[in-house]
Amino acid sequence: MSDFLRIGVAGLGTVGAGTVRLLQDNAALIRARTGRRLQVVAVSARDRRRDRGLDLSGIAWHDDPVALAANPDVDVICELIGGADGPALDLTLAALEGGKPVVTANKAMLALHGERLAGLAERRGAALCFEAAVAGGIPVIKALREGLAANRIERVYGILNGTSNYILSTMQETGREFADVLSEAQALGYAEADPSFDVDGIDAAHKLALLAALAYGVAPRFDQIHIEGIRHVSALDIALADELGYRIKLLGTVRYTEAGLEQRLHPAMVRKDAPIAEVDGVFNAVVIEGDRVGSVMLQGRGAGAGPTASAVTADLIDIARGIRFPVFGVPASDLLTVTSAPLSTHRGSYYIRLMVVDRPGVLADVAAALRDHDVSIESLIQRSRDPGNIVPIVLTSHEVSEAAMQGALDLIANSASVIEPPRMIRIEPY
Ligand SMILES: NC(=O)C1=CN([C@@H]2O[C@H](COP(=O)(O)OP(=O)(O)OC[C@H]3O[C@@H](n4cnc5c(N)ncnc54)[C@H](O)[C@@H]3O)[C@@H](O)[C@H]2O)C=CC1
Ligand SMILES: N[C@@H](CC=O)C(=O)O
Ligand code: NA
Repeated sequence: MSDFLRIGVAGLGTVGAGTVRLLQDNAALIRARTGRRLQVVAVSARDRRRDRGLDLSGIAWHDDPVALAANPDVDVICELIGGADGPALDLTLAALEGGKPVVTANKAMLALHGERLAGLAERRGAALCFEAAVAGGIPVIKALREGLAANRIERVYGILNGTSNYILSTMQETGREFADVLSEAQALGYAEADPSFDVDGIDAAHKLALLAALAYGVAPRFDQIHIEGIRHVSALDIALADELGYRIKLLGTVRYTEAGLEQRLHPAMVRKDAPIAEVDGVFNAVVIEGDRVGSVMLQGRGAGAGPTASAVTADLIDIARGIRFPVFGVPASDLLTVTSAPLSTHRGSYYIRLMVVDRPGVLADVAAALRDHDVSIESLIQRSRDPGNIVPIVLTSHEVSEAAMQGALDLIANSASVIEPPRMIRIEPY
């Protein structure tokens, strides 16, 4: 094995620049741990003249990132451009086709093309590593693929998007509304190029598809995930949840139920004293429940230059050490193709908020709709009694099927006294 591992970095934004900086700053300790020099020899980004505060002297520049794959001086590619298709995918395909290992932080690309890329990587004998793609600096890919590999996984759930967790935590702390907080999160450099990926749950669903693949040996299938974002979570819901003893988090969950593989990503209420409820700001957390180990919770920074570069570089270190794993923990040809269980089969408790005109009989109508669908109420809050005013009615249910709850909500929504669509948030049992 040569003394040098020569790296080509495509993309010099938050993650790319952070990775080059880490490799330069920690060169000596990485050399001591691998016995090799990890050296960036070529880069590609959109703007050659931009000052990134990096010393790029002696490093080759390619305007076309795909050219990095053909550069004979490059042993391994770091794809840090982003985007499911376009140059990121072209570069990854070209590198793997040529037998070059690829390290990527690109969950969008892997959630949509992971099965194909894993197959290609394994056929060509090239590593394809993506620790940075899920929960940034938290070593969750390694945990599932290596440390917990002996377990039957019973459930994986977690906070998988730093931007939306930052928004929800700030709304909780300050009582401000969603729209006020979004631009602040963007300015901190956590958001995706298109921030709707963060707030509409798409980014977290990309990550959930990868966790599902590792936990259950299924091909990542983004299109099989039920996705709801946080745009509809209001400061009022956060305050009411607090009163009821809950926090609202954007949670991804994957597990097998009697109806099949459940893959869902949506705002959820968790008890205030649950460890995951205390994970705030840009922090992410992933809970993995294994049949032998029990529950393992990993938490840390899910976004930002340093944490993400830490994960990218850990993958480079594996490659420098000559370690290669099946991309999704099982040979790509063995990945199962599954259709997710429909959410109508989900069973759980629910928080419902209705905005109603306060007049006699409203509550009786709501109760009748719930009774007709066998939904039993656990708690109910109706505070103001000012006839004619618009007031919230808030209730939580006992465990019930989502189909039944949805049936009741459809009836309630049709009532003339209910003046906006009912808000429903699932309550998790932890
Ligand atoms: N920012 C974060 O905290 C995290 C980001 N990621 C992922 O890392 C990847 C990179 O994200 P960021 O660094 O935040 O993005 P960024 O927008 O800061 O940087 C993207 C880089 O790619 C370059 N680029 C874009 N199109 C190009 C092209 N056609 N040719 C050459 N270079 C091109 C840009 O010039 C820029 O240097 C994405 O896949 C993202 O999802 C993953 C974990 C955390
Ligand atoms: N935009 C993402 C970045 C990391 O994956 C996030 O906010 O978590
Ligand atoms: Na990670």
